[in-house]
Amino acid sequence: MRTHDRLRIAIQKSGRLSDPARDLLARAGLSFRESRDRLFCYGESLPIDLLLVRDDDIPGLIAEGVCDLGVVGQNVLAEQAAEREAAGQDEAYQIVRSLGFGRCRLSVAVPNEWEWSGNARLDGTRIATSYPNLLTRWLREQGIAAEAVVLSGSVEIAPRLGKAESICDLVSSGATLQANQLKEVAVILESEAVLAGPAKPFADVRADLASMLLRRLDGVLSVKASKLLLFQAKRSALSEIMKLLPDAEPPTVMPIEGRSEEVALQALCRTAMTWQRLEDMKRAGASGLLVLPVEQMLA
Ligand SMILES: Nc1ncnc2c1ncn2[C@@H]1O[C@H](COP(=O)(O)OP(=O)(O)OP(=O)(O)O)[C@@H](O)[C@H]1O
Ligand SMILES: O=P(O)(O)OC[C@H]1O[C@H](OP(=O)(O)OP(=O)(O)O)[C@H](O)[C@@H]1O
Ligand SMILES: [Mg+2]
Repeated sequence: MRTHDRLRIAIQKSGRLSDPARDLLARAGLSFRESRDRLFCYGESLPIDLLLVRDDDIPGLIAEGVCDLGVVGQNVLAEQAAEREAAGQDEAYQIVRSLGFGRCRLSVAVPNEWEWSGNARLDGTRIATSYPNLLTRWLREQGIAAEAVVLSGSVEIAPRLGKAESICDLVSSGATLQANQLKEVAVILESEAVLAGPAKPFADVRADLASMLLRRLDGVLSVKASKLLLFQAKRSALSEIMKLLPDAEPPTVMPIEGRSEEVALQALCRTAMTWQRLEDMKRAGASGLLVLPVEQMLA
């Protein structure tokens, strides 16, 4: 029986979400000692341990209380939530934070040669998918009488094998659909990796550990796109320049020795700095523009 004086986070052992999940936790200051079987990693810097598992197992491990938090795709979490709902079970987990990586969508795709007149075209057909609960719910909401054929992988090949007429699977760039002569006709779910936790809050020391982790994660997530902008400008040009920085915190303005008309500025910008924006700023009178990455932030 595990004690509840340490927090346990499940992440994918190997796959698309493994490296970004590990990277995120490392940036939040967590370090681990790997066990020999590489399935459990003991937290060294904080009492927070890692469990390395298949992504499909993460929602169930949270529901059973085997782990406290997990990094998993919304697609997997929503599918298993829909399965619980269909079985009349109560909600077991919730999304604690969206993490901004593993972005994809769950979509219905049909053979390129189909003329697409709308969802009614799917009536009476078979749709291959690894997401039968999300698909069935969507079909019901849309009033479509189609059958979900469950395949655990290589779903895109099902129409060519004659197992189904169309598919419902994850799409990102669309390259896999294109390679299989399929076209996307409906998006069922937009997905990204999330930190998931139990529906009920922790009632022991794990509550404090979880809120500390979340504070750090918020810091890491908010600095990801943030940049520190340094530049100089004439005082008279400042209002025009600041119009180009609607996402910036109010800037720090500093005098420049021997140049009373000009000031040096420092501004924290929350979104990406593009060349276009820098060129617009230069035209508006900014000079000596420097864009610096932000490592850490504690509000
Ligand atoms: N093409 C994609 N682009 C971006 N994210 C994706 C893409 N395909 C899947 N994902 C996201 O990454 C998650 C993990 O994908 P992966 O292919 O590694 O899973 P898996 O094969 O089910 O792995 P496991 O062995 O852990 O069961 C998916 O559940 C989804 O949230
Ligand atoms: O739109 P795309 O950019 O082509 O991405 C979509 C593909 O990515 C995922 O598979 P993955 O490559 O992870 O292989 P898998 O099916 O073995 O998990 C998903 O199942 C799709 O097949
Ligand atoms: Mg999986």
